[in-house]
Amino acid sequence: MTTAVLGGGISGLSAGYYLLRRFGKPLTIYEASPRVGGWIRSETHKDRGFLFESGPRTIRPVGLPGANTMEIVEQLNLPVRAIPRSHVAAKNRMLYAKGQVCMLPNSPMGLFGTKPPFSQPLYKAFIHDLLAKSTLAKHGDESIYSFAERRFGKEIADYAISPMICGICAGDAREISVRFLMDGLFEKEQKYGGVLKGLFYARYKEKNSTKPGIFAQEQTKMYLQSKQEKWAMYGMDGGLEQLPRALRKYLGENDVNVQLSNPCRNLTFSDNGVRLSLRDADLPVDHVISSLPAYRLAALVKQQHPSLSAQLLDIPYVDVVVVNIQFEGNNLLKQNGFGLLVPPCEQLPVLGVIFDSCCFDMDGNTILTVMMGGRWFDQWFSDQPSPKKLLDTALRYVRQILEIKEDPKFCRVHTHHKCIPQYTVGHKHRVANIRKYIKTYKLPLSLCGAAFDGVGINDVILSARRQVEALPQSFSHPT
Ligand SMILES: Cc1cc2nc3c(=O)[nH]c(=O)nc-3n(C[C@H](O)[C@H](O)[C@H](O)COP(=O)(O)OP(=O)(O)OC[C@H]3O[C@@H](n4cnc5c(N)ncnc54)[C@H](O)[C@@H]3O)c2cc1C
Ligand SMILES: C=Cc1c2[nH]c(c1C)Cc1[nH]c(c(CCC(=O)O)c1C)Cc1[nH]c(c(C)c1CCC(=O)O)Cc1[nH]c(c(C)c1C=C)C2
Repeated sequence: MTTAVLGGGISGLSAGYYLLRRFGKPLTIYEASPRVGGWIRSETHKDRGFLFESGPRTIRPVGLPGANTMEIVEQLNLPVRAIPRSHVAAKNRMLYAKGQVCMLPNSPMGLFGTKPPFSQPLYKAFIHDLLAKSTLAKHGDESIYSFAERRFGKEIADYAISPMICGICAGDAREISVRFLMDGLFEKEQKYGGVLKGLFYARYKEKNSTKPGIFAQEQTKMYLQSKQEKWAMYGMDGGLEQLPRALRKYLGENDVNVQLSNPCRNLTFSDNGVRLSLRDADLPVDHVISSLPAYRLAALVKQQHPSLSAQLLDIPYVDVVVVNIQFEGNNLLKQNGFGLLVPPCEQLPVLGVIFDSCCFDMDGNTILTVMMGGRWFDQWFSDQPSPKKLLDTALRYVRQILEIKEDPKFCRVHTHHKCIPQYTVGHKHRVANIRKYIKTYKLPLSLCGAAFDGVGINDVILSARRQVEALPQSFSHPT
């Protein structure tokens, strides 16, 4: 059986890794751009001791998805930089709201005081949950904003949940499905009539059951170390791009063909498999694993399967402006931490600022990353502003919010078009329907990547693994 993987981002490379591990060769990965990694991109300035990340910078070592990623990271022997839970970057997260920088509570004691932007102690949100009636959600889904408002009150929805959604998918909590982030809490509320009640019952049940833990094979040395040393997150020496680069090298060394600058332009399915229209040739293969953004795959299947294409196009994406800034001088920030988020109700173009040099040592530089736009990109940037104008906007807010007076030494501006899919209300159902269509028409196509089963690096790697594991064993037999 011949297999092709579409896309050389982290999910496509991971699909290649798992296919190689399970079935061996032959296997080719087709990537449209001249590099691997997709949104993972690190720009190193070794001479000046700093690093700019234009995409992700940290991975969370938690749960099965976290352990699964660590298995690959360990096998590739990558130099990890751990941030323990006691580190200032793990403890301190801030909001910019009501004209001031507000520290979010980072311990249970923090629930009892009244700290801005909240007008009452946070424990009252739990009382709200205990007293609020439960409403059965229509079609088993609702927006995360409406869920949070129902259970914990408007202030929590505006100042805790909405900025958190911005800090993960640059999206609007009023549109994002509760199942994107709070699937478990939502299920518990629907079953037991409240989040706290649900958590209480679930804990009781857990104590009395023998739940299977993490798969033995994911209990790598690195996973155990992360538990022992209480890691909150980790990055990599040389930036997160080391991960896709090392994966590509590993795949190449094991005769997996990674073809760069070779986009797939069309897919034609037949009883014998699928034909890929590539740069210089049309190629028949038995099976395709696509890790492409949904709207890109939609274009490839449109001719033959317009209805599948339309369903894929129903997964919306947002644009994010990422501005990396270097200031000379170690500590220009008044407060250290991971960074700050700006709640959407503040109506500013800035979504948040990451304090990179608080997370990782940057050799005497203060490094910040400003993220702008997201779901509100068109509202602020519909006139397609120049990089200089975007930089000026980012710097204006850095000065206003963080009171940094120095001029930056070096900056980089990226406008990432359609970089993050939005899991809007009904997403789970949409994805199930897309997979059902593929099954009904017996298309030799598997889907992984950020469009479907989670947007974090851990999620997309695990989604690649699950798609490979779902293939029948007969796959390995030569035809
Ligand atoms: C600004 C930003 C910050 C983020 N921060 C974090 C973070 O801190 N932690 C975290 O866990 N996650 C983070 N993420 C999310 C995470 O980086 C992404 O979800 C993940 O990298 C997506 O990987 P992917 O392989 O699914 O998709 P992509 O990276 O989009 O890869 C898809 C690949 O397919 C290629 N392609 C497109 N069309 C074709 C075609 N026709 N033929 C062949 N190839 C094609 C593209 O060139 C691309 O390389 C962040 C994302 C962004 C944008
Ligand atoms: C403002 C825009 C964004 C910031 N980060 C991202 C965007 C779009 C992308 C992103 N950040 C995280 C994830 C998920 C990782 C996962 O393991 O699932 C993604 C896709 C991690 C994350 N970052 C923040 C939060 C609350 C989370 C969720 C997980 C966690 O609690 O660690 C906070 C945060 N993100 C950004 C800023 C400025 C910020 C500030 C505190 C930027």
